[in-house]
Amino acid sequence: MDIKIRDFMDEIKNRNGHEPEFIQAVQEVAETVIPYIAKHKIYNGKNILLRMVEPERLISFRVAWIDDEGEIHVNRGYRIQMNSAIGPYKGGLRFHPSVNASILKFLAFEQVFKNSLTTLPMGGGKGGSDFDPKGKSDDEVMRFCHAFMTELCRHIGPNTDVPAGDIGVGAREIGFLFGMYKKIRNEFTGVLTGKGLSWGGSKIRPEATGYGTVYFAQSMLKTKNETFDGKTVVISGSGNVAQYAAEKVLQLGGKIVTLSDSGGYIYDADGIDAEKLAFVMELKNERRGRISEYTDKYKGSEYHKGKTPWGVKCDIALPCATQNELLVDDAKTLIENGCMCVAEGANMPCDADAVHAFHAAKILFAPGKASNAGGVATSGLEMSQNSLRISWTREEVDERLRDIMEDIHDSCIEYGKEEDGFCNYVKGANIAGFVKVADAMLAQGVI
Ligand SMILES: NC(=O)C1=CN([C@@H]2O[C@H](COP(=O)(O)OP(=O)(O)OC[C@H]3O[C@@H](n4cnc5c(N)ncnc54)[C@H](OP(=O)(O)O)[C@@H]3O)[C@@H](O)[C@H]2O)C=CC1
Ligand SMILES: O=C(O)CCC(=O)C(=O)O
Repeated sequence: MDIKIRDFMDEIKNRNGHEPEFIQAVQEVAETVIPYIAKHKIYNGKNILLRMVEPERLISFRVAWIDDEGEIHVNRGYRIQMNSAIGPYKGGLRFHPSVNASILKFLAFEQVFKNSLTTLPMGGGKGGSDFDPKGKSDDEVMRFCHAFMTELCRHIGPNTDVPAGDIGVGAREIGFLFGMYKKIRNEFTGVLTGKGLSWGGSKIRPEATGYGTVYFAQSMLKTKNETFDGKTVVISGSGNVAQYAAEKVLQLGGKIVTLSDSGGYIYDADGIDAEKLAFVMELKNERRGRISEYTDKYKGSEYHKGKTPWGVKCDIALPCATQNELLVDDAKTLIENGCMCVAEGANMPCDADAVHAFHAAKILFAPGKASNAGGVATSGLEMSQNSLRISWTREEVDERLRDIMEDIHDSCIEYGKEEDGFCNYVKGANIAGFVKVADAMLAQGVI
Protein backbone atom coordinates (compact mmCIF):
# COMPACT_ATOMS: atom_id res chain seq x y z
CA MET A 1 0.00 0.00 0.00
CA ASP A 2 1.16 3.55 -0.80
CA ILE A 3 2.92 4.95 2.28
CA LYS A 4 0.77 8.10 2.30
CA ILE A 5 -2.40 6.00 2.33
CA ARG A 6 -1.01 3.77 5.09
CA ASP A 7 -0.04 6.76 7.29
CA PHE A 8 -3.41 8.38 6.71
CA MET A 9 -5.29 5.19 7.55
CA ASP A 10 -3.17 4.65 10.68
CA GLU A 11 -4.31 8.04 11.92
CA ILE A 12 -7.95 7.27 11.07
CA LYS A 13 -7.74 3.92 12.87
CA ASN A 14 -6.16 5.57 15.93
CA ARG A 15 -8.98 8.05 16.16
CA ASN A 16 -11.84 5.73 15.20
CA GLY A 17 -10.56 2.27 16.11
CA HIS A 18 -13.91 0.98 17.29
CA GLU A 19 -15.77 2.01 14.12
CA PRO A 20 -15.20 -0.70 11.46
CA GLU A 21 -17.81 0.42 8.91
CA PHE A 22 -16.55 3.99 9.03
CA ILE A 23 -12.93 2.87 8.58
CA GLN A 24 -14.00 0.67 5.64
CA ALA A 25 -15.71 3.60 3.90
CA VAL A 26 -12.77 5.95 4.49
CA GLN A 27 -10.22 3.36 3.27
CA GLU A 28 -12.05 2.99 -0.04
CA VAL A 29 -11.99 6.75 -0.58
CA ALA A 30 -8.39 7.17 0.62
CA GLU A 31 -7.11 4.52 -1.85
CA THR A 32 -8.36 6.54 -4.80
CA VAL A 33 -8.30 10.15 -3.59
CA ILE A 34 -4.87 10.31 -1.91
CA PRO A 35 -3.02 9.49 -5.17
CA TYR A 36 -5.14 12.15 -6.90
CA ILE A 37 -4.30 14.75 -4.21
CA ALA A 38 -0.59 13.92 -4.61
CA LYS A 39 -0.79 14.80 -8.30
CA HIS A 40 -2.72 18.06 -7.84
CA LYS A 41 -0.79 20.85 -6.18
CA ILE A 42 -3.77 22.93 -5.05
CA TYR A 43 -4.70 20.23 -2.53
CA ASN A 44 -1.16 19.59 -1.22
CA GLY A 45 -0.46 20.53 2.40
CA LYS A 46 -4.10 21.40 3.12
CA ASN A 47 -5.10 18.22 4.98
CA ILE A 48 -8.37 18.34 3.08
CA LEU A 49 -9.21 14.64 3.41
CA LEU A 50 -8.40 14.66 7.12
CA ARG A 51 -10.82 17.56 7.51
CA MET A 52 -13.46 15.70 5.46
CA VAL A 53 -13.40 12.56 7.61
CA GLU A 54 -14.12 14.48 10.82
CA PRO A 55 -17.86 15.25 11.23
CA GLU A 56 -18.57 18.96 11.58
CA ARG A 57 -20.99 17.97 14.33
CA LEU A 58 -22.06 14.67 15.88
CA ILE A 59 -25.26 14.90 17.89
CA SER A 60 -26.42 12.08 20.14
CA PHE A 61 -29.53 12.23 22.28
CA ARG A 62 -31.93 10.26 24.47
CA VAL A 63 -35.30 9.27 23.02
CA ALA A 64 -37.76 8.13 25.68
CA TRP A 65 -41.18 6.85 24.60
CA ILE A 66 -44.08 4.77 25.93
CA ASP A 67 -45.32 1.54 24.30
CA ASP A 68 -48.94 0.35 24.02
CA GLU A 69 -48.68 -1.45 27.39
CA GLY A 70 -47.54 1.73 29.14
CA GLU A 71 -43.92 0.61 29.47
CA ILE A 72 -41.22 3.26 29.06
CA HIS A 73 -38.39 2.61 26.58
CA VAL A 74 -35.16 4.51 25.96
CA ASN A 75 -33.44 4.57 22.58
CA ARG A 76 -30.46 6.49 21.31
CA GLY A 77 -30.96 9.12 18.60
CA TYR A 78 -28.24 10.59 16.37
CA ARG A 79 -27.64 13.16 13.70
CA ILE A 80 -24.21 13.33 12.06
CA GLN A 81 -23.67 16.68 10.31
CA MET A 82 -20.70 15.66 8.21
CA ASN A 83 -19.94 18.41 5.72
CA SER A 84 -21.72 21.62 4.71
CA ALA A 85 -19.18 23.03 2.24
CA ILE A 86 -21.53 22.92 -0.76
CA GLY A 87 -24.97 23.18 0.87
CA PRO A 88 -27.14 22.35 3.88
CA TYR A 89 -26.57 18.89 5.41
CA LYS A 90 -28.72 16.36 3.59
CA GLY A 91 -29.21 12.64 4.12
CA GLY A 92 -31.55 10.04 5.50
CA LEU A 93 -32.57 8.73 8.91
CA ARG A 94 -32.20 5.02 9.66
CA PHE A 95 -34.25 3.23 12.35
CA HIS A 96 -32.74 -0.22 12.91
CA PRO A 97 -31.42 -2.03 16.01
CA SER A 98 -27.92 -2.17 14.48
CA VAL A 99 -27.62 1.64 14.28
CA ASN A 100 -24.56 3.08 16.01
CA ALA A 101 -22.07 5.91 15.49
CA SER A 102 -19.85 3.83 13.17
CA ILE A 103 -22.67 2.94 10.78
CA LEU A 104 -24.04 6.48 10.70
CA LYS A 105 -20.57 8.01 10.21
CA PHE A 106 -19.89 5.71 7.25
CA LEU A 107 -23.26 6.63 5.77
CA ALA A 108 -22.74 10.37 6.38
CA PHE A 109 -19.24 10.23 4.87
CA GLU A 110 -20.52 8.45 1.74
CA GLN A 111 -23.37 10.95 1.56
CA VAL A 112 -20.94 13.88 1.20
CA PHE A 113 -19.48 12.39 -1.99
CA LYS A 114 -22.82 11.18 -3.30
CA ASN A 115 -24.53 14.54 -2.85
CA SER A 116 -21.62 16.27 -4.53
CA LEU A 117 -21.99 13.91 -7.52
CA THR A 118 -25.65 14.86 -7.99
CA THR A 119 -24.52 18.37 -9.08
CA LEU A 120 -27.07 19.83 -6.62
CA PRO A 121 -26.10 22.12 -3.71
CA MET A 122 -26.34 19.63 -0.84
CA GLY A 123 -23.88 18.91 1.97
CA GLY A 124 -23.82 15.50 3.65
CA GLY A 125 -25.42 14.16 6.82
CA LYS A 126 -27.11 11.07 8.21
CA GLY A 127 -28.96 10.15 11.36
CA GLY A 128 -31.25 7.70 13.00
CA SER A 129 -31.78 5.51 16.00
CA ASP A 130 -31.35 1.97 17.30
CA PHE A 131 -35.17 1.85 17.53
CA ASP A 132 -36.65 -1.17 15.69
CA PRO A 133 -39.97 -0.37 13.98
CA LYS A 134 -40.51 -4.10 13.24
CA GLY A 135 -43.35 -5.55 15.27
CA LYS A 136 -44.40 -2.13 16.65
CA SER A 137 -47.92 -0.79 16.25
CA ASP A 138 -48.54 2.38 14.22
CA ASP A 139 -49.23 4.23 17.50
CA GLU A 140 -45.91 3.09 18.97
CA VAL A 141 -44.05 4.19 15.85
CA MET A 142 -45.85 7.54 16.03
CA ARG A 143 -44.91 8.07 19.68
CA PHE A 144 -41.30 7.17 18.96
CA CYS A 145 -41.10 9.51 15.93
CA HIS A 146 -42.66 12.35 17.90
CA ALA A 147 -40.22 11.85 20.78
CA PHE A 148 -37.27 11.68 18.34
CA MET A 149 -38.31 14.93 16.66
CA THR A 150 -38.76 16.86 19.92
CA GLU A 151 -34.94 16.82 20.17
CA LEU A 152 -33.93 16.65 16.49
CA CYS A 153 -35.98 19.74 15.62
CA ARG A 154 -33.44 22.07 17.24
CA HIS A 155 -30.67 20.87 14.96
CA ILE A 156 -32.39 20.87 11.54
CA GLY A 157 -34.15 23.32 9.23
CA PRO A 158 -34.78 23.86 5.50
CA ASN A 159 -31.53 25.83 5.14
CA THR A 160 -29.56 23.93 7.80
CA ASP A 161 -30.11 20.20 7.60
CA VAL A 162 -32.84 18.33 5.70
CA PRO A 163 -33.29 14.66 6.72
CA ALA A 164 -35.20 12.01 4.73
CA GLY A 165 -35.84 8.26 4.88
CA ASP A 166 -33.50 5.26 4.89
CA ILE A 167 -33.85 1.73 6.30
CA GLY A 168 -36.89 1.60 8.59
CA VAL A 169 -37.95 5.15 7.75
CA GLY A 170 -40.55 5.41 5.00
CA ALA A 171 -43.64 7.47 4.25
CA ARG A 172 -45.29 6.62 7.59
CA GLU A 173 -42.32 7.73 9.70
CA ILE A 174 -41.67 10.88 7.62
CA GLY A 175 -45.31 11.88 8.21
CA PHE A 176 -45.02 11.54 11.99
CA LEU A 177 -41.66 13.34 12.07
CA PHE A 178 -42.92 16.19 9.89
CA GLY A 179 -46.06 16.59 12.00
CA MET A 180 -44.08 17.08 15.20
CA TYR A 181 -41.56 19.47 13.59
CA LYS A 182 -44.41 21.61 12.27
CA LYS A 183 -46.12 21.67 15.66
CA ILE A 184 -43.02 22.64 17.65
CA ARG A 185 -41.65 25.19 15.18
CA ASN A 186 -45.04 26.48 14.00
CA GLU A 187 -43.86 26.58 10.40
CA PHE A 188 -44.63 24.62 7.26
CA THR A 189 -41.29 24.22 5.49
CA GLY A 190 -39.44 21.66 3.42
CA VAL A 191 -37.48 20.44 6.45
CA LEU A 192 -37.79 16.77 5.45
CA THR A 193 -37.98 15.13 2.04
CA GLY A 194 -39.96 12.06 1.07
CA LYS A 195 -43.12 13.86 2.22
CA GLY A 196 -46.61 12.87 1.05
CA LEU A 197 -47.68 14.37 -2.29
CA SER A 198 -50.47 16.47 -0.77
CA TRP A 199 -48.14 18.13 1.76
CA GLY A 200 -45.02 19.07 -0.15
CA GLY A 201 -43.61 15.79 -1.42
CA SER A 202 -42.15 15.34 -4.87
CA LYS A 203 -43.51 12.96 -7.44
CA ILE A 204 -41.08 10.09 -8.13
CA ARG A 205 -39.22 10.47 -4.77
CA PRO A 206 -40.42 7.05 -3.53
CA GLU A 207 -39.31 5.45 -6.82
CA ALA A 208 -36.14 7.49 -7.29
CA THR A 209 -33.42 5.42 -5.60
CA GLY A 210 -34.46 2.19 -7.30
CA TYR A 211 -35.18 3.80 -10.67
CA GLY A 212 -31.91 5.77 -10.51
CA THR A 213 -29.90 2.62 -9.77
CA VAL A 214 -31.34 0.98 -12.86
CA TYR A 215 -30.80 4.11 -15.00
CA PHE A 216 -27.16 4.09 -13.89
CA ALA A 217 -26.79 0.38 -14.70
CA GLN A 218 -28.40 1.10 -18.08
CA SER A 219 -25.66 3.68 -18.81
CA MET A 220 -22.97 1.18 -17.75
CA LEU A 221 -24.43 -1.55 -19.97
CA LYS A 222 -24.58 0.91 -22.87
CA THR A 223 -20.77 1.19 -22.77
CA LYS A 224 -20.78 -2.52 -23.72
CA ASN A 225 -23.64 -2.17 -26.22
CA GLU A 226 -25.88 -4.09 -23.83
CA THR A 227 -29.35 -3.44 -22.34
CA PHE A 228 -31.61 -4.93 -19.64
CA ASP A 229 -33.82 -6.53 -22.27
CA GLY A 230 -33.92 -10.30 -21.76
CA LYS A 231 -31.32 -10.24 -18.95
CA THR A 232 -31.71 -12.24 -15.73
CA VAL A 233 -31.46 -9.98 -12.71
CA VAL A 234 -30.81 -10.90 -9.08
CA ILE A 235 -32.01 -8.31 -6.54
CA SER A 236 -31.52 -8.40 -2.76
CA GLY A 237 -33.81 -6.63 -0.30
CA SER A 238 -37.54 -6.10 -0.67
CA GLY A 239 -37.84 -2.60 0.77
CA ASN A 240 -38.13 0.75 -0.96
CA VAL A 241 -35.00 0.54 -3.10
CA ALA A 242 -35.42 -3.10 -4.13
CA GLN A 243 -39.10 -2.66 -5.02
CA TYR A 244 -38.58 0.24 -7.40
CA ALA A 245 -35.38 -1.16 -8.87
CA ALA A 246 -37.48 -4.23 -9.67
CA GLU A 247 -40.27 -2.12 -11.18
CA LYS A 248 -37.84 -0.36 -13.53
CA VAL A 249 -36.05 -3.60 -14.51
CA LEU A 250 -39.43 -5.05 -15.52
CA GLN A 251 -40.23 -1.94 -17.60
CA LEU A 252 -36.91 -2.41 -19.42
CA GLY A 253 -37.60 -6.06 -20.24
CA GLY A 254 -35.41 -7.75 -17.61
CA LYS A 255 -36.37 -10.92 -15.74
CA ILE A 256 -36.08 -10.71 -11.93
CA VAL A 257 -35.59 -14.03 -10.15
CA THR A 258 -34.89 -13.09 -6.51
CA LEU A 259 -35.82 -10.71 -3.69
CA SER A 260 -34.84 -11.01 -0.02
CA ASP A 261 -35.15 -9.68 3.50
CA SER A 262 -33.12 -10.21 6.65
CA GLY A 263 -34.67 -13.71 7.01
CA GLY A 264 -33.57 -15.11 3.63
CA TYR A 265 -34.30 -14.90 -0.11
CA ILE A 266 -36.98 -16.12 -2.50
CA TYR A 267 -36.16 -17.58 -5.91
CA ASP A 268 -38.77 -17.61 -8.64
CA ALA A 269 -37.50 -19.33 -11.81
CA ASP A 270 -40.54 -18.06 -13.76
CA GLY A 271 -39.62 -14.47 -12.92
CA ILE A 272 -41.18 -11.92 -10.56
CA ASP A 273 -43.58 -10.11 -12.90
CA ALA A 274 -45.60 -6.92 -12.29
CA GLU A 275 -48.46 -8.76 -10.57
CA LYS A 276 -46.09 -10.62 -8.24
CA LEU A 277 -44.22 -7.38 -7.49
CA ALA A 278 -47.52 -5.70 -6.58
CA PHE A 279 -48.06 -8.55 -4.10
CA VAL A 280 -44.58 -7.93 -2.59
CA MET A 281 -45.29 -4.19 -2.29
CA GLU A 282 -48.55 -4.83 -0.48
CA LEU A 283 -46.90 -7.51 1.71
CA LYS A 284 -43.99 -5.25 2.71
CA ASN A 285 -45.53 -1.76 2.72
CA GLU A 286 -49.04 -2.45 4.05
CA ARG A 287 -48.95 -5.74 5.96
CA ARG A 288 -45.25 -5.38 6.93
CA GLY A 289 -44.83 -9.14 6.48
CA ARG A 290 -41.89 -11.41 5.66
CA ILE A 291 -40.64 -12.23 2.14
CA SER A 292 -41.01 -15.96 2.92
CA GLU A 293 -44.80 -15.45 2.52
CA TYR A 294 -44.18 -15.09 -1.23
CA THR A 295 -43.78 -18.87 -1.52
CA ASP A 296 -47.22 -19.47 0.09
CA LYS A 297 -48.77 -17.41 -2.69
CA TYR A 298 -46.60 -18.49 -5.65
CA LYS A 299 -46.22 -22.23 -5.37
CA GLY A 300 -43.36 -22.93 -7.79
CA SER A 301 -41.04 -20.49 -5.97
CA GLU A 302 -38.45 -21.37 -3.30
CA TYR A 303 -37.51 -19.77 0.03
CA HIS A 304 -33.89 -20.03 1.18
CA LYS A 305 -33.83 -19.25 4.90
CA GLY A 306 -30.82 -17.38 6.27
CA LYS A 307 -29.19 -17.09 2.81
CA THR A 308 -28.34 -14.27 0.42
CA PRO A 309 -29.18 -14.62 -3.30
CA TRP A 310 -25.70 -14.30 -4.86
CA GLY A 311 -25.41 -17.99 -5.75
CA VAL A 312 -28.26 -17.64 -8.27
CA LYS A 313 -27.01 -17.43 -11.87
CA CYS A 314 -27.63 -14.00 -13.38
CA ASP A 315 -26.45 -11.39 -15.88
CA ILE A 316 -26.94 -8.41 -13.57
CA ALA A 317 -26.91 -8.13 -9.74
CA LEU A 318 -28.46 -5.27 -7.79
CA PRO A 319 -27.69 -5.46 -4.05
CA CYS A 320 -30.42 -3.28 -2.49
CA ALA A 321 -30.63 -4.35 1.19
CA THR A 322 -27.80 -3.25 3.49
CA GLN A 323 -24.04 -2.82 4.04
CA ASN A 324 -21.65 -5.77 3.67
CA GLU A 325 -24.31 -8.15 2.38
CA LEU A 326 -22.14 -9.29 -0.57
CA LEU A 327 -18.73 -10.72 0.38
CA VAL A 328 -15.73 -11.86 -1.65
CA ASP A 329 -16.93 -15.46 -2.12
CA ASP A 330 -20.28 -14.14 -3.34
CA ALA A 331 -18.43 -11.90 -5.79
CA LYS A 332 -16.40 -14.85 -7.09
CA THR A 333 -19.58 -16.91 -7.54
CA LEU A 334 -21.28 -14.09 -9.45
CA ILE A 335 -18.24 -13.73 -11.72
CA GLU A 336 -18.00 -17.50 -12.32
CA ASN A 337 -21.71 -17.56 -13.18
CA GLY A 338 -21.19 -14.94 -15.89
CA CYS A 339 -22.57 -11.83 -14.17
CA MET A 340 -21.54 -8.78 -16.24
CA CYS A 341 -22.78 -5.89 -14.12
CA VAL A 342 -23.21 -5.13 -10.41
CA ALA A 343 -24.80 -1.81 -9.41
CA GLU A 344 -25.22 -1.04 -5.71
CA GLY A 345 -28.70 0.15 -4.77
CA ALA A 346 -27.82 -0.06 -1.07
CA ASN A 347 -24.98 1.82 0.64
CA MET A 348 -21.72 -0.21 0.69
CA PRO A 349 -23.43 -3.61 0.24
CA CYS A 350 -20.26 -5.09 -1.27
CA ASP A 351 -17.30 -5.37 1.06
CA ALA A 352 -13.82 -4.20 -0.02
CA ASP A 353 -12.60 -7.65 -1.11
CA ALA A 354 -15.71 -8.21 -3.20
CA VAL A 355 -15.13 -4.89 -4.96
CA HIS A 356 -11.49 -5.79 -5.63
CA ALA A 357 -12.67 -9.12 -7.13
CA PHE A 358 -15.08 -7.32 -9.49
CA HIS A 359 -12.29 -4.97 -10.54
CA ALA A 360 -9.81 -7.82 -11.08
CA ALA A 361 -12.39 -9.58 -13.30
CA LYS A 362 -13.03 -6.24 -15.10
CA ILE A 363 -16.79 -6.54 -14.88
CA LEU A 364 -18.98 -3.45 -14.61
CA PHE A 365 -19.23 -2.41 -10.96
CA ALA A 366 -20.92 0.76 -9.61
CA PRO A 367 -20.51 1.94 -6.00
CA GLY A 368 -23.69 3.07 -4.25
CA LYS A 369 -22.51 6.65 -3.91
CA ALA A 370 -22.87 6.89 -7.70
CA SER A 371 -25.58 4.38 -8.58
CA ASN A 372 -28.02 5.03 -5.73
CA ALA A 373 -27.67 8.84 -5.81
CA GLY A 374 -31.03 9.17 -7.58
CA GLY A 375 -32.85 9.12 -4.24
CA VAL A 376 -31.08 12.07 -2.68
CA ALA A 377 -31.01 13.85 -6.06
CA THR A 378 -34.80 13.70 -6.18
CA SER A 379 -34.85 14.88 -2.57
CA GLY A 380 -32.85 17.86 -3.86
CA LEU A 381 -35.55 18.36 -6.50
CA GLU A 382 -38.17 18.18 -3.73
CA MET A 383 -36.30 20.95 -1.88
CA SER A 384 -36.28 23.09 -5.04
CA GLN A 385 -40.03 22.58 -5.58
CA ASN A 386 -40.70 23.46 -1.91
CA SER A 387 -38.65 26.66 -2.19
CA LEU A 388 -40.43 27.64 -5.41
CA ARG A 389 -43.78 26.52 -3.96
CA ILE A 390 -44.56 24.58 -7.10
CA SER A 391 -44.95 20.93 -8.05
CA TRP A 392 -43.42 19.39 -11.14
CA THR A 393 -45.12 16.61 -13.08
CA ARG A 394 -44.02 12.99 -12.86
CA GLU A 395 -42.52 13.26 -16.34
CA GLU A 396 -40.54 16.40 -15.47
CA VAL A 397 -39.06 14.88 -12.31
CA ASP A 398 -38.27 11.58 -14.04
CA GLU A 399 -36.52 13.41 -16.89
CA ARG A 400 -34.39 15.40 -14.42
CA LEU A 401 -33.58 12.20 -12.55
CA ARG A 402 -32.46 10.48 -15.77
CA ASP A 403 -30.31 13.50 -16.70
CA ILE A 404 -28.68 13.55 -13.26
CA MET A 405 -27.89 9.82 -13.38
CA GLU A 406 -26.37 10.26 -16.82
CA ASP A 407 -24.28 13.21 -15.58
CA ILE A 408 -23.03 11.11 -12.66
CA HIS A 409 -22.13 8.32 -15.08
CA ASP A 410 -20.23 10.82 -17.26
CA SER A 411 -18.32 12.12 -14.20
CA CYS A 412 -17.34 8.56 -13.25
CA ILE A 413 -16.04 7.96 -16.78
CA GLU A 414 -14.14 11.29 -16.74
CA TYR A 415 -12.25 10.49 -13.53
CA GLY A 416 -12.33 6.68 -13.57
CA LYS A 417 -11.42 5.57 -17.08
CA GLU A 418 -8.08 3.77 -17.16
CA GLU A 419 -5.54 3.45 -19.95
CA ASP A 420 -6.90 0.10 -21.17
CA GLY A 421 -10.39 1.62 -21.45
CA PHE A 422 -11.76 -0.10 -18.30
CA CYS A 423 -13.79 2.26 -16.10
CA ASN A 424 -13.10 2.05 -12.38
CA TYR A 425 -16.38 3.62 -11.22
CA VAL A 426 -15.20 3.62 -7.58
CA LYS A 427 -12.21 5.79 -8.45
CA GLY A 428 -14.34 7.95 -10.76
CA ALA A 429 -17.08 8.55 -8.17
CA ASN A 430 -14.65 9.24 -5.32
CA ILE A 431 -12.54 11.75 -7.23
CA ALA A 432 -15.45 13.52 -8.93
CA GLY A 433 -17.27 13.79 -5.58
CA PHE A 434 -14.12 14.92 -3.79
CA VAL A 435 -13.12 17.70 -6.21
CA LYS A 436 -16.28 19.77 -5.82
CA VAL A 437 -16.33 19.57 -2.01
CA ALA A 438 -12.58 20.09 -1.67
CA ASP A 439 -12.64 23.17 -3.92
CA ALA A 440 -15.44 24.68 -1.84
CA MET A 441 -13.53 23.94 1.38
CA LEU A 442 -10.39 25.57 -0.01
CA ALA A 443 -12.38 28.68 -0.99
CA GLN A 444 -13.93 28.91 2.50
CA GLY A 445 -10.63 28.62 4.39
CA VAL A 446 -9.74 26.60 7.47
CA ILE A 447 -12.97 26.33 9.49
N1 LIG B 1 -34.48 4.89 0.71
C1 LIG B 1 -33.64 5.59 -0.02
O1 LIG B 1 -34.02 6.57 -0.67
C2 LIG B 1 -32.21 5.22 -0.08
C3 LIG B 1 -31.73 4.06 0.49
N2 LIG B 1 -30.43 3.71 0.29
C4 LIG B 1 -29.90 2.47 0.85
O2 LIG B 1 -30.60 1.36 0.30
C5 LIG B 1 -30.63 0.27 1.24
C6 LIG B 1 -32.06 -0.16 1.47
O3 LIG B 1 -32.81 0.94 1.97
P1 LIG B 1 -34.40 1.00 1.86
O4 LIG B 1 -34.87 0.13 0.77
O5 LIG B 1 -34.77 2.41 1.87
O6 LIG B 1 -34.82 0.40 3.26
P2 LIG B 1 -36.12 -0.42 3.66
O7 LIG B 1 -36.21 -0.34 5.12
O8 LIG B 1 -37.27 -0.02 2.83
O9 LIG B 1 -35.74 -1.91 3.21
C7 LIG B 1 -34.56 -2.50 3.67
C8 LIG B 1 -34.48 -3.90 3.12
O10 LIG B 1 -33.21 -4.45 3.43
C9 LIG B 1 -33.38 -5.60 4.28
N3 LIG B 1 -32.36 -5.61 5.33
C10 LIG B 1 -32.14 -4.67 6.29
N4 LIG B 1 -31.15 -5.05 7.10
C11 LIG B 1 -30.74 -6.24 6.64
C12 LIG B 1 -29.73 -7.14 7.05
N5 LIG B 1 -28.95 -6.87 8.09
N6 LIG B 1 -29.56 -8.26 6.30
C13 LIG B 1 -30.35 -8.55 5.24
N7 LIG B 1 -31.33 -7.73 4.82
C14 LIG B 1 -31.51 -6.59 5.50
C15 LIG B 1 -34.75 -5.41 4.90
O11 LIG B 1 -35.23 -6.66 5.37
P3 LIG B 1 -36.05 -6.71 6.76
O12 LIG B 1 -37.39 -6.16 6.43
O13 LIG B 1 -36.06 -8.14 7.14
O14 LIG B 1 -35.29 -5.88 7.75
C16 LIG B 1 -35.51 -4.84 3.71
O15 LIG B 1 -35.85 -5.82 2.78
C17 LIG B 1 -29.90 0.80 2.48
O16 LIG B 1 -28.52 0.48 2.37
C18 LIG B 1 -30.04 2.32 2.35
O17 LIG B 1 -29.04 3.02 3.04
C19 LIG B 1 -29.59 4.44 -0.48
C20 LIG B 1 -30.00 5.60 -1.05
C21 LIG B 1 -31.33 6.13 -0.82
O1 LIG C 1 -33.02 11.63 0.22
C1 LIG C 1 -32.20 11.85 1.09
O2 LIG C 1 -31.98 12.92 1.59
C2 LIG C 1 -31.38 10.73 1.68
C3 LIG C 1 -31.15 9.53 0.86
C4 LIG C 1 -30.16 8.69 1.58
O3 LIG C 1 -30.23 8.53 2.77
C5 LIG C 1 -29.05 8.11 0.86
O4 LIG C 1 -28.76 8.57 -0.25
O5 LIG C 1 -28.39 7.21 1.40
